[in-house]
Amino acid sequence: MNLLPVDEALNRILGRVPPVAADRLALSVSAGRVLAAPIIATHDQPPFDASAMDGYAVRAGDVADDRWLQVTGMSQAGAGFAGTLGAGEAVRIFTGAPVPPGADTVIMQEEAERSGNLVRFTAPARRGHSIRPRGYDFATGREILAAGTRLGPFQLAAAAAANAGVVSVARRPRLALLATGDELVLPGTPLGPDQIVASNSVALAASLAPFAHDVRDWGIARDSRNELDTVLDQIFADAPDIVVTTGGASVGEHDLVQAALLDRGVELDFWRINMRPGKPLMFGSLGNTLVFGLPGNPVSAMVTSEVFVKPALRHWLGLPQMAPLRLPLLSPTPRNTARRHFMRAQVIAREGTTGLLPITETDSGHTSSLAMADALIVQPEHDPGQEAGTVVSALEIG
Ligand SMILES: Nc1nc2c(c(=O)[nH]1)N[C@H]1C(S)=C(S)[C@@H](COP(=O)(O)OP(=O)(O)OC[C@H]3O[C@@H](n4cnc5c(N)ncnc54)[C@H](O)[C@@H]3O)O[C@H]1N2
Ligand code: MOO
Repeated sequence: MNLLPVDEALNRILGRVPPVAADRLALSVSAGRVLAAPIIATHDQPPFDASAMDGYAVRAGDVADDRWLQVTGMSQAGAGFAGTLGAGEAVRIFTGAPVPPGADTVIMQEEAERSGNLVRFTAPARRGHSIRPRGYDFATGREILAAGTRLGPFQLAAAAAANAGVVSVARRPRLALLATGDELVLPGTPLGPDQIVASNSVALAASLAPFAHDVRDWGIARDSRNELDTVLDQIFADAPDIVVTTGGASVGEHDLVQAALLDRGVELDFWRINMRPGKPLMFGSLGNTLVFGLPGNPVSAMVTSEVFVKPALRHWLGLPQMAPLRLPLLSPTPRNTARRHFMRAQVIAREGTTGLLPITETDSGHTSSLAMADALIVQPEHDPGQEAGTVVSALEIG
């Protein structure tokens, strides 16, 4: 049987992903989005030399041996001192306020003794102390956030500080999910004879939603060409960017998904990968819509989603791919077959060492072991098995 190597499959998929398209969006509604263009500073931050403390702005050279300085004014955040600080003078200053011209140091008020309009200091002045110089955080022209950065809370703060009211972010794809199988019922349904609870779509929706504009769940299609044809026509009429089906990907008489997709005009790029779990994955496209046919087994569906669909979505958004973990095994791995094995594992931090604890369960229908996993050890084709302590690669999942 002709099984495509994992890396080649991934390259082919990424090659089909369109270039990043940009949306202009108010910063206030951009949380979680990925920048399509860098954010470049258009001003210095802070825009002026600013005090880092509540205290007094002085000339360091004036502060000596209990010498009293004349307090000549005040500088507050939003309302700086209008004049220039002269010799023997001090300006009362507050955190964030502009340091007046002529001053070179701020001394905090805990180190000051005030008497009417005079002030003296109990600690020596350290020139430049407690001043954030203009442009200390970033200077005009500096790239603060690169294209491909996801706007989490800290990145939003930096973008806001750079005065970016509107940002250019990657357009997110619209996703459609379809589960297939006569045996499937929705979670929460009392089980009849021979029935199985559908778990793939709820898991895929949660895992892929952060990368998508929306994820539309088209429910469950029975294993009948009529029903599959009807729902696939409806899905394609809705023109999603990406369709993800689960089930019916294998070779049985009831595995009708591929035929139904081909009849709709889907061009099949490949079918069947040299991996476990997940061998029967198919991938193709219909016009601009990418189509992933994931295997029905729940672990196979999630593993192929992590290995192929998520990287495709990252590429779509211009997000860099996740670097694999490189960690020591906490217990040995057994010999592998000719297929690349994505082995469930737990990342465990113990006494200064972080390592990967392989989960021995390999059944591709075994959801409870997948629920324990936070990584997939990437075991190479024909790997003879490795001792505890060997550093191996793993993908973070979830
Ligand atoms: N003769 C062969 N049989 C099979 C092969 C093969 O090469 N030759 N490959 C096996 C492998 S590997 C996999 S993986 C499965 C994939 O089969 P399908 O994609 O056709 O999946 P189904 O047959 O529809 O379902 C398999 C299994 O998963 C359950 N399932 C399906 N959908 C869901 C869902 N949405 N939520 C939860 N569980 C689901 C389904 O009830 C079955 O138990 O084929 C092997 N067979
Ligand atoms: O590839 Mo199947 O997913 O091994 O059970």
